[in-house]
Amino acid sequence: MSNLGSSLPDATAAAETLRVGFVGLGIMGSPMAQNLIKSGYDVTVWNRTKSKCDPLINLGAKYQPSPQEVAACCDVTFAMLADPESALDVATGENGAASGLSPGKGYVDVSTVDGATSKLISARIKDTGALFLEAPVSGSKKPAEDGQLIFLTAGDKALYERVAPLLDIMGKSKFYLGEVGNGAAMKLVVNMIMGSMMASFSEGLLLSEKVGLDPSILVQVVSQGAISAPMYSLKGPSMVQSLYPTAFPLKHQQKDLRLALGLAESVSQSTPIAAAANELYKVAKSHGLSDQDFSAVIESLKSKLPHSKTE
Ligand SMILES: NC(=O)C1=CN([C@@H]2O[C@H](COP(=O)(O)OP(=O)(O)OC[C@H]3O[C@@H](n4cnc5c(N)ncnc54)[C@H](OP(=O)(O)O)[C@@H]3O)[C@@H](O)[C@H]2O)C=CC1
Ligand SMILES: O=CC(=O)O
Repeated sequence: MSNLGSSLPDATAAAETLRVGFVGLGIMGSPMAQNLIKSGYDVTVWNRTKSKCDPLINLGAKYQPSPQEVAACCDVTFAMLADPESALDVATGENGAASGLSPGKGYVDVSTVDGATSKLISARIKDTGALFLEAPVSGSKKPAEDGQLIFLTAGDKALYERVAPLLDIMGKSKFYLGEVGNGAAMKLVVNMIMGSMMASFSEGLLLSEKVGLDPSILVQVVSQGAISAPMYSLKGPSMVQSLYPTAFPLKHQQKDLRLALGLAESVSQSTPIAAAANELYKVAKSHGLSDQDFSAVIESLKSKLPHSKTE
């Protein structure tokens, strides 16, 4: 059996011998784990809602009933959880991954969390003698399916090098940013920009319609100019139809804005645009749009909002 202390000559050899754990099989975790299985890795999965493991088990994955047992039987375990609370609990709580880790193993947290949470997880993992890498991803459901994510990593460089072949299967690029916290910070800055861009785009779509323009034409105009972004071309057409098929849940975008505002406050950086955008996502959440795509933030700018719902 291999472990992280052994040398792995190339990606093919690694696929044959490295035992990979994957905990957290939501919108992102499922396709990421699927790509590893399809590449020949020996993958063991766990998810709080067990039924989400079934499609991966059908593809050849093994199953263990807790993060602890996944970590105990794997060389490296990836975690893709919703938020700081769940990432911390799955890593360090009762039957959490840390209880199954030991020297020679590695834990890679690809969830989007704040730096303080990532450092807490890192400290607990390192106490076991295992290595830790934070590696949040930029890119959504489709890039996850297509193996086109961007990894923003920080932590143990040796683990980064060991898992590089796996990151290359799940992603198109990877950045190593040094100390734990830097990957989390980079991800939060990127998603702060994204959340504000989507809020601004929403205002533009609604204003164009109100002054008698066709918002679909606005999407085309924007897509051809200097402010063109794949996000606008991808989501604009469905936003015009008030459709928000979920790729990136709105509740996670609001979480990221909240965490980014905390990061900004910690260094006294003024971020009024992000603060205003955050309020819009909060309104959208309070109207029951948490599980819709984050482009549903446009609804919070409409005069007739969906019925309020306590979340
Ligand atoms: N979707 C996207 O486009 C992107 C998302 N991200 C980030 O990746 C992470 C995951 O996102 P995504 O896959 O979309 O989210 P989902 O909401 O689809 O999945 C969340 C996962 O976390 C698990 N989970 C939630 N709470 C707990 C808990 N208390 N204990 C154990 N497990 C828990 C869920 O389990 P269960 O199935 O039981 O609910 C599920 O596996 C988030 O941090 C998000 O911000 C990053 C880039 C893109
Ligand atoms: O975190 C979301 C993304 O699209 O990246």
